[in-house]
Amino acid sequence: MSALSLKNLDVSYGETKVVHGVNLEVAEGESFALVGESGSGKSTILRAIAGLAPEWTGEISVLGKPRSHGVDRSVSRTVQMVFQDPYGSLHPRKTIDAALSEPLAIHGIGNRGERVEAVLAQVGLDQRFRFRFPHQLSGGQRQRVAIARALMLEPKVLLLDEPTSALDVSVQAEILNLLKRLRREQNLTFLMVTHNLPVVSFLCERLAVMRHGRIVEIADVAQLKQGELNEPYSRELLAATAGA
Ligand SMILES: Nc1ncnc2c1ncn2[C@@H]1O[C@H](COP(=O)(O)OP(=O)(O)OP(=O)(O)O)[C@@H](O)[C@H]1O
Repeated sequence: MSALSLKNLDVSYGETKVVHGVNLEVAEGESFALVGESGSGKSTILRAIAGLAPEWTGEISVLGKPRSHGVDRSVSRTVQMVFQDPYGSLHPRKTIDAALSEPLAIHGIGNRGERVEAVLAQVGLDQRFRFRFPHQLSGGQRQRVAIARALMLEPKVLLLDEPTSALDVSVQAEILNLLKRLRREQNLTFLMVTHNLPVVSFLCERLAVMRHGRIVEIADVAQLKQGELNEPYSRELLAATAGA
């Protein structure tokens, strides 16, 4: 069974269709990247899966179960999203404890204190951060909190939208190592948007190259590493990144 299955997915914002006929299967435990130029619809795919872009047609299935449009609680238990900017995704006036407890409260889950402590430990944050506010943390620590928040409901799938691109280069590696470890320890499936091809090589097994809302090529990371992408546009992207 696929962790994520997209069939003939179209996504629109109002009158404008920005994702066209996307078909994608991500296996359980796989880490899969979406790459491609800015505005090609990568984040929109994650948003549609997460229920944040409700104007879609086609089929979105999570662990074999088709999702409905809008809020779908069983999907939010299994799929969580991590955003690029951890400062923007954390409420400035809520302590880390409140931010982490909230998903449990929404889903009526008890033992919140214990779960908060356990997840802080999983993401490598000292317990002393628990009652601090986001502005008292560094960018890397905030992204650890955002990842911790995504893990609170013990999801199977993480949707990662440029999870390290807002961070200093030295901190990026720490967060990438953390994601790699969490995936191994919790057998997570990743669907990740990134502009950074070395990040794809480090963290993913396969990638889809997107352009103008369509997938132009699906390849193995081995092909990427050997510079053996087939489509002219993928090769252009590879060359542009190599020169960057
Ligand atoms: N909330 C929105 N309302 C209207 N149009 C939107 C909205 N969000 C994104 N778009 C448009 O949809 C298209 C796809 O955007 P999307 O963010 O999915 O691309 P992307 O490939 O993730 O780009 P980037 O790499 O810059 O994040 C773009 O043309 C964008 O302007």
